[in-house]
Amino acid sequence: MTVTVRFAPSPTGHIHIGNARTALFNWLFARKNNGRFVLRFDDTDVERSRKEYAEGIVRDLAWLGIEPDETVAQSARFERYDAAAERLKAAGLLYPCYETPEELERRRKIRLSRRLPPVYGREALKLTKAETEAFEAEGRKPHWRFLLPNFSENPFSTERTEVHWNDVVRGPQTVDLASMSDPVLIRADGTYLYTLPSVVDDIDLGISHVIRGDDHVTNTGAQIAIFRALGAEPPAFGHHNLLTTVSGEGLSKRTGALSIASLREAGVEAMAVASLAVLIGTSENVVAAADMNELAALFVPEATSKSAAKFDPAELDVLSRHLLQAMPFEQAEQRLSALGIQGENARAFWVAVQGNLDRMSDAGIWWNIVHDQPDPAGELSTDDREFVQQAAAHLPAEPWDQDTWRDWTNAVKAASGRKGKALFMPLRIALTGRASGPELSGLLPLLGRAETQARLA
Ligand SMILES: Nc1ncnc2c1ncn2[C@@H]1O[C@H](COP(=O)(O)OP(=O)(O)OP(=O)(O)O)[C@@H](O)[C@H]1O
Repeated sequence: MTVTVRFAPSPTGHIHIGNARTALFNWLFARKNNGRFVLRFDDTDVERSRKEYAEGIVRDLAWLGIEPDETVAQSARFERYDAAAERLKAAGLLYPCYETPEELERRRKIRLSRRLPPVYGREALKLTKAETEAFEAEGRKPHWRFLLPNFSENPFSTERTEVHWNDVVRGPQTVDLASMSDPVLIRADGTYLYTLPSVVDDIDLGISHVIRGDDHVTNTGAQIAIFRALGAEPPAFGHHNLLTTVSGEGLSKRTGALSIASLREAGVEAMAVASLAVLIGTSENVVAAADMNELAALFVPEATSKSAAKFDPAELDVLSRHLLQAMPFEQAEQRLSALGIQGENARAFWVAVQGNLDRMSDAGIWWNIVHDQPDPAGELSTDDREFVQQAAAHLPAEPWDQDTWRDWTNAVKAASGRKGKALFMPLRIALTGRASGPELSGLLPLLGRAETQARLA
């Protein structure tokens, strides 16, 4: 069996880090099993779905390193849902209901007051033809419920009402359909809720594993029943825990909090986002994986914890720094070039500064520092200024390499008697205009003797 997974966002906003977790769980699962990844836009809500959002999702996924094998949109597949709905109606498994929300609420309260479970009592199944006609004559439009297979001959047995599956993430799961209302599949205005289109697509697209957030666990019980009602074998399911903000708030595309686009714009490394999105809320250590192969090796679905996990964007900075520190020049080259960092010194420059970057864009700042003389005049005392000028006299002859800084400062130390911070800090400030930054042993050969001399003067 070919493993086929899908990520199914609604294009109603920018995807957030929680959605990215779902997308990555699917992507990595497919990768580990030589499978296919389908991107499915759940855009049956035509009012709220937007093309720009769909395009944004494709862009965000690509940035994270996810390239779908196939992309489909539910809005192009209404005929398939209509056909499935007709099939269920013909089998008596999708039935019309005419209750208003107020009527449903009143009945719910009555059931609760009688200590009965507050589920739908299937009153619509008992309507006579005359009653139905009267509703229609009033202009009421029906909504349609799926008849859950939760009626047991033996009221003390759950044998026929329970749905079981072995969850790829959570292990053995049971949902008792007896505790659920028959789900509405079609609203009174004729629009579909998520439940039926999702099942129809999973069947048509040959989805073998449905991996999604645990906000869908209960839904899965009903969906498995719908798969069977449509004569299909249900796929395997996996439900991972949800991510929240640091203060424990839920995430929604509509609020834009922790969106992938905002993290990208903040200059965070994509693999830092991907690593944290996958490894947080698991028993695995959170480390920065350099690429998807490395992340796939660290991805263990069963290691996911059951409770929600807090996502702290501050952790991304640490991971980003690690990634930049370890990044080979070849991998950085294109992005450096986009920052204007190119030419024969680009590689040596990268090696000199990569250990000191919070963001890739910081490389641009250091490139400018190397190329435009800073003006540190105000930051040096008169004493230090004299010291710096005298230090210039000890600059070794070129060619310069990694050892030049050590040789030069040894000579300056011997001549001036200065050591430690008093020796290094004025030189650093004179050469870079800053009190901290990359090792000067790497920067000095990039500056060259003439430029160094000019800055010291
Ligand atoms: N906070 C979260 N953490 C992890 N996964 C999530 C989170 N929120 C949604 N998901 C998952 O993302 C996938 C896409 O869901 P959906 O498009 O409904 O996103 P949403 O953010 O929940 O929706 P909304 O647009 O209503 O804010 C689903 O599989 C869902 O389980």
